[in-house]
Amino acid sequence: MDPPPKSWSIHTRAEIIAKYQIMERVGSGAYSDVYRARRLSDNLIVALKEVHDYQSAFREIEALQILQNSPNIVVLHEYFWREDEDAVLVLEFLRTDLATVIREAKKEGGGGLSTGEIKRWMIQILCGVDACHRNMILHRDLKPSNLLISDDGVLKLADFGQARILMESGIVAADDNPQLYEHDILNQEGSLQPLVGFPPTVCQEGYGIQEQGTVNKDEYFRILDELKTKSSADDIDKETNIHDGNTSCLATCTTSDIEDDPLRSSFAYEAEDARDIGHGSLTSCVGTRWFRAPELLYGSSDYGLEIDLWSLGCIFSELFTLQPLFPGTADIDQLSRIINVLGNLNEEAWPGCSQLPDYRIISFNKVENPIGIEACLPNRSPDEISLVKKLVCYDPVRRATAMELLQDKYFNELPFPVPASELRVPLTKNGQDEDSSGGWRDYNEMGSDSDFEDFGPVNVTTTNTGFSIQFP
Ligand SMILES: Nc1ncnc2c1ncn2[C@@H]1O[C@H](COP(=O)(O)OP(=O)(O)OP(=O)(O)O)[C@@H](O)[C@H]1O
Repeated sequence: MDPPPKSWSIHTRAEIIAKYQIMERVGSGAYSDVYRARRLSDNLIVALKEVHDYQSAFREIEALQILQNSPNIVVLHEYFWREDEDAVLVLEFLRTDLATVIREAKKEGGGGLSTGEIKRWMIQILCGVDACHRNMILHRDLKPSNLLISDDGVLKLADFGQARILMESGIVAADDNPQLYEHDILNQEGSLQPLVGFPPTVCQEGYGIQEQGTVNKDEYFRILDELKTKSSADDIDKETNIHDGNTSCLATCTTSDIEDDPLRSSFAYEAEDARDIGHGSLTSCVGTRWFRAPELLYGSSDYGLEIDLWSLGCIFSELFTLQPLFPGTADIDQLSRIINVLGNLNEEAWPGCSQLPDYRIISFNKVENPIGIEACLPNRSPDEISLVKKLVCYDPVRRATAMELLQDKYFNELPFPVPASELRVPLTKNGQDEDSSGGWRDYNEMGSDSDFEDFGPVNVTTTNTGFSIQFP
């Protein structure tokens, strides 16, 4: 079923302007425009998010309804959604975000972030992610600009437009049944109705650790625990092997890979989602590249909550260094950067990786001297490095869960996390997030049609099976 046509303007929606005074537009994303507004009944300042994409709106509303009582998740006050119009979500207004905090800290005289501050930001992020994962919700687009912050220092996960819910009774792909959804919300504008009524279904999507069938939350975490125990039993800490960097690598791709996948952008997942439905798999084209887990970059459609944990590791590293950990300019560059740090991706590093859809399509020259996470975190303590390594590791089952990390001794040691009220919160958002400003400019890949444009000169050689690309 086609999504309803877009509304012309939020300003002409009688049901909205009857309750809200719309002030200025405060942001826009790939699928939305966000306005600051005042609720007429009590003068509360809110954010009105007009979502131009049907699936995205559906996902965000559904996830936020489930997560409503979580202190580190943005509050959804109500929503408006009628046939033939864009959904409008009424959210609590949060003035700034973690990307702005990092940017301000990086400025000359910004003073960086103290360890106590970093710990408090991390704890709040972990609480938000833990709430999602306990409810079997994958966020799928965790990044600093999606972590909004209130004036009193409370951090909240936002932008659930790419979220997926792995339900206890099996995974229900909400977008499988838009008709039912329409039925549920018609004439219910302005009220938070639970989106109930989905029939129990068999599992339609993979969890990353099981191909099909019904699995409940406890079972999911039990299996994950077993896998973790197993992998730590024969654990050799390969990441302690630190040498000087060898930053050159060779990627070999088939011709079809280049034609089909020149750009796996965060803005192109919709078509794949449609294709996925009914095939029991998730799309690999989610998230923003710099925070995208290697299983996604290798085309996995059978992944789990662990993709959020990888993103978390990238965010934590950025809190420590105020620089993105893997600022890839294209998907292959993204993988290349990861491999140059973590080392070669093989069965030893990640049992099962050779089964990833694109594993044999994208190959890299052997990296003799991986840089190692330590080198990316200069002047940080062993505990801090260890924390990032627990998340930024190839094998998804080895990644620590949010709950495990919340219990990490790091947070109970000096210097203690500062209270949220003592965090330094920028009182303005620059109006530019990482998609459009300064050192983050490369983040926005929409200008490029090719995975290779951003590299400058690359050496492409045709072979019998495709071609090889030598990256400088
Ligand atoms: N609750 C809110 N309070 C204040 N500003 C908000 C709020 N929600 C979103 N914004 C701002 O609006 C902009 C777009 O929001 P959001 O990222 O949720 O939209 P999107 O279309 O899903 O974006 P993306 O392209 O990142 O997927 C962002 O700059 C964000 O900071």
